[in-house]
Amino acid sequence: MEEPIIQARDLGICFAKGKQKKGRVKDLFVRRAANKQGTPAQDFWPLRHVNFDIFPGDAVGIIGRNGTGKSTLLRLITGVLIPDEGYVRREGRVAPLIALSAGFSGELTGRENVNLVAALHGMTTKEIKNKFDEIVDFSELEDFIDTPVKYYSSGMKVRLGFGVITQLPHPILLVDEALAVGDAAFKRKCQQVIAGLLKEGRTLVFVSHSEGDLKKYCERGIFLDAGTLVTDGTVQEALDSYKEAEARDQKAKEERKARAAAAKAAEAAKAAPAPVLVPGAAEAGA
Ligand SMILES: Nc1ncnc2c1ncn2[C@@H]1O[C@H](COP(=O)(O)OP(=O)(O)OP(=O)(O)O)[C@@H](O)[C@H]1O
Repeated sequence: MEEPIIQARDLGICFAKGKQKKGRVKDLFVRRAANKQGTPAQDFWPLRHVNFDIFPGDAVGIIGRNGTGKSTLLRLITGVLIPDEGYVRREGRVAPLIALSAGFSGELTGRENVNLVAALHGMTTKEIKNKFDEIVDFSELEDFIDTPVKYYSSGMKVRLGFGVITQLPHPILLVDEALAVGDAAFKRKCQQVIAGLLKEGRTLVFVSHSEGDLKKYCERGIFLDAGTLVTDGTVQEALDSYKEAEARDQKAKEERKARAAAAKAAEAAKAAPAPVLVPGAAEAGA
């Protein structure tokens, strides 16, 4: 049987509300110390008890509402974050279009950043030299390649990041909403590149809120809600599950609102002064 290229077992991570957790070694020790004294009340689990297998060549869309742990899952897959429970195992290197553009150094030029980031992702000097023109060509940043990246727009940074990513030979490609930044022409180009990489047998894990993009790139979908994996099936099944959860929540919200309004009306009726009955008034009015 084929071995999974990404495997998650009982995967969970705990964050402290209002505090940014970084994937530092020091945090491991801090976390252990905190756990000995019991979990502090403000801790929460954006992901817990998550299990899945992703196989080589799969294209998987990660679906969920805001703040339900999608980006956290990608960070766990890349190894930027360390799980507090369970594990995620990768067979092969990851090309992440999540941290890449964010990882650019603002003071360095586009050219310097390409050299640095590509090297950090394992490309040799010769490979970078050979691929450099293709990267710049893809990102359409010829005129700005010697400009410090701090002057780039977010779309320009993503284009340069995507240019580097597409040249990495890594078997796993992670994309987090990055395509939402690009214009229509760039999106079309990305679509072609992703389709090409999938054809080569690469594996894609794709986070998006766009139903169209999810359907375009992925045949499989994972729906995360309230920190748990709710559905793992076809992309359509995951999208249906997502819509059902939204409809359920909307209905519950409306019911809560109606109950609150009814309670307020009852309170107001109770507080209203009782009508004063004047003896003989009824007869006088008749
Ligand atoms: N490094 C961190 N330290 C502490 N809390 C974090 C950290 N990263 C994310 N969170 C919190 O974890 C929860 C899940 O965040 P995450 O970014 O994974 O959600 P998401 O599903 O990707 O959301 P969106 O759709 O809005 O991008 C959120 O409540 C977020 O505030």
